[in-house]
Amino acid sequence: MTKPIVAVPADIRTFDGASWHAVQHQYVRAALNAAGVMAFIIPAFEEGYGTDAILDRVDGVLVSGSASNVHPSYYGATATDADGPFDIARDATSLPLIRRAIDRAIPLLAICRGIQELNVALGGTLASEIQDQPGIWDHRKPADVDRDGMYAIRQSVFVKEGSCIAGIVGPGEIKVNSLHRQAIAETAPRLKVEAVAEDGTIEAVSVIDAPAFAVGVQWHPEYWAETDKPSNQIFRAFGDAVRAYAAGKLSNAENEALA
Ligand SMILES: N[C@@H](CCC(=O)NCCCC(=O)O)C(=O)O
Repeated sequence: MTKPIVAVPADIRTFDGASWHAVQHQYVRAALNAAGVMAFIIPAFEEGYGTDAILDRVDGVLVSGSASNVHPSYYGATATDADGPFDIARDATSLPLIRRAIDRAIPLLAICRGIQELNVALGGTLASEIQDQPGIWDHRKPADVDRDGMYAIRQSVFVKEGSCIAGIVGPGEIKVNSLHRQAIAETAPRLKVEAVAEDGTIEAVSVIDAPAFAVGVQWHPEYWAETDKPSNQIFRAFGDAVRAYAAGKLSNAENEALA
């Protein structure tokens, strides 16, 4: 059976002096091996482009993490050095894609930078260098370790009873990884907080009254999606939602053909 396709907005990165449209392999691998869907990497353009043209051709949207941050102008703030580095091409492509996917009931999973984009796309704000705030832990990736060490499962988050995430991984405490300097400050009106860290940092949200799967997590379920149970459950749930959307699209097309 042809695997459904999910759009993954790219970063603009520089390697060997050239600009690349890039997504880390861990997201593509998790999409295929845990969600059972095929990732299509979406190039990033500063002027944005073709949001509906992209969404007409996919069955889901997976918004990845990145070392870059959403530009503060998107949430009414003035950029400072603490808010960078930026990737305005990614912002311009990803933010409208998130909004339209929700409007069109296309399943959406937003990870790390992705949950921050989801919050900003729906009208929320972000805080930078959260570890400098009183009582907030250091959520940044561990230094001087290999990538498995950077993405090590090391932090408790508490999933709220009755939440969308609780329906996937169960309510209560789960262990996750943590690699971020920013976090949700003001939660967007359409978002429900679904999980928090012990220091109160928002770790998961869902879109209130979303017509389809629309979840954001601050941690990185993609990295251990094949071996860590909560990570795998999140990607399998996303994959199931994408398959349901694809099946519905096919059924509608068949009905239209018979009409
Ligand atoms: N830049 C934001 C989002 C953090 C994020 O997506 N981290 C992924 C780590 C990617 C890497 O460094 O390899 C923030 O810092 O909050």
